Amino acid sequence: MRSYHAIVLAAGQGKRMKAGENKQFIKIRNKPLIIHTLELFNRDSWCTSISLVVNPKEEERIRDLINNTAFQKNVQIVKGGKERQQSVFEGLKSMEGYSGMVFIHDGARPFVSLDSLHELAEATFTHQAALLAVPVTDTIKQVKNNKLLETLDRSTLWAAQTPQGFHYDMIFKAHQLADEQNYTGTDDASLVERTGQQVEIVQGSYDNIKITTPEDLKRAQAFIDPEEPEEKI
Ligand SMILES: Nc1ccn([C@@H]2O[C@H](COP(=O)(O)OP(=O)(O)OP(=O)(O)O)[C@@H](O)[C@H]2O)c(=O)n1
Ligand SMILES: C[C@](O)(CO)[C@H](O)COP(=O)(O)O
Repeated sequence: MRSYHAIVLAAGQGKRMKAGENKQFIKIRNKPLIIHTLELFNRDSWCTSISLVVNPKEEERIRDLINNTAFQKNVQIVKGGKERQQSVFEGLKSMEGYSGMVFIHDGARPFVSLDSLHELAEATFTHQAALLAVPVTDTIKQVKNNKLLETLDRSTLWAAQTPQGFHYDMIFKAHQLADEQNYTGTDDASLVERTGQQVEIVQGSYDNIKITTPEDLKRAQAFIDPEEPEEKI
């Protein structure tokens, strides 16, 4: 067993969801999205504890939700920042003194499997830094100012997912450096990559979607509710 601490991010606004509120509160089969995600880690015996990073304005609402759900694990609430990267850094800072494995996960990804969590934990234990990702299936065009520049070699392209797992000291230092240098990346592994450290890729599942748009929400309903018919495409 490879134990880890999970940082779950929920401090975004969900602008692309256009729901008029943070998408984390949207109910999928009568349960808020963020509760579905927290339940994954609550169920995993390899996960020792959880930090939930929230928007300070939503702290009370989230606390109420947590108090109304029977979690066996301690869920520590941490106040997030304006951007995702700042929210992660706040989560890491709140754990100062910890020295083990930490998983960083989007609250908006409620479908990561137990197998993927454990494969990631094994890889993180061995390599100090690892992420779930899947090979891209579309043909990817590079475009600038609406002008097509080139078609990229798909065989070298993978789509990054979360969780991403790290030894605490390594990811804390990578975030500290990015913060000092005003560098913003779109995931946490990229902050480690720029320090010259190798990050191991673990093939995840195409089901581990990030719920970003209303269309993703429809897919999520279909995943969770077996009685709901699949959408015809
Ligand atoms: N300041 C922020 C921004 C994002 N997140 C979290 O990071 C995850 C991935 O971000 P994304 O899917 O982009 O969520 P939002 O930022 O909420 O969405 P949008 O960009 O559409 O506003 C989400 O679980 C989100 O809550 C966060 O904790 N703090
Ligand atoms: C971290 C991430 O989920 C990996 O795919 C993604 O980069 C988050 O990006 P977003 O801009 O916050 O949606």
